[in-house]
Amino acid sequence: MRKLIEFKNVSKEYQIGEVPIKALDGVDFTISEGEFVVILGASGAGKSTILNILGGMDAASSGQVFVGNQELTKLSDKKMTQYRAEKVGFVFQFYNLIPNLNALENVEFAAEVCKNHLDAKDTLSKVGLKDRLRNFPSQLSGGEQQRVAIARAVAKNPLLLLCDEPTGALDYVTGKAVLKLLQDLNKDTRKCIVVVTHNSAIAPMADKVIKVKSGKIESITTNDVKRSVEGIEW
Ligand SMILES: Nc1ncnc2c1ncn2[C@@H]1O[C@H](COP(=O)(O)OP(=O)(O)OP(=O)(O)O)[C@@H](O)[C@H]1O
Repeated sequence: MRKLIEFKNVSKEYQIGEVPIKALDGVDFTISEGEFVVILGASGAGKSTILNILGGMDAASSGQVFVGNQELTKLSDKKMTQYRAEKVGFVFQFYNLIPNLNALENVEFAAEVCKNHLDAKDTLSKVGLKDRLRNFPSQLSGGEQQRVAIARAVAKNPLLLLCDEPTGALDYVTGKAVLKLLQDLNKDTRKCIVVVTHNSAIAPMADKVIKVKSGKIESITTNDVKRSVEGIEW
């Protein structure tokens, strides 16, 4: 498989008053096209910082980040905006839907700025919401809202899908269903999906597991045989 993402000796420092905080310290990893990757680590380990740099929402203090044929660490502000808008789909813990737009409008609104976007209705059907297109977020359960958020990210037809604790606000069964949806999307579309979580039990569902500890890579492992989410309990 071809390499899609590379972090080369990436560090990130935040300066809060006098004391610098080293969120990432010399991080190296690669991710291939089509891979389902889980980034694991305790609270404060640096997981979200990795995801934010990968998504172009934050910049590395040093090191190099490559995605596809672009070096993110060299992009102008304008190109970075374009990268964020077109190449990356984001899914967050709290769905962040626009409350006064219905499910279909939420997906259309995000997708329309992207050149090669997918049909919003079709994408909502794929996530199991074809009968809820006209519902507003307040009329949907947490799991359904997260499905809309996933459809919104997928309909952009991005190069990669980044998910930060996507099941963090959901109960066990609903969270599992959302993970199954992400696993199925990865299988069907062969899009690269990166999931950040502190739940180490879901590691067997990934192609690659990147463990982060105190801003450094603790280990990188690959699963030759991935487990289906239905077969994992925690
Ligand atoms: N914008 C910021 N300003 C200052 N410090 C920050 C900022 N963002 C992150 N940090 C610090 O960097 C370190 C890594 O944070 P990060 O959010 O990446 O961890 P995490 O592994 O995602 O944690 P969690 O699971 O709790 O979300 C932490 O010490 C955090 O306080």
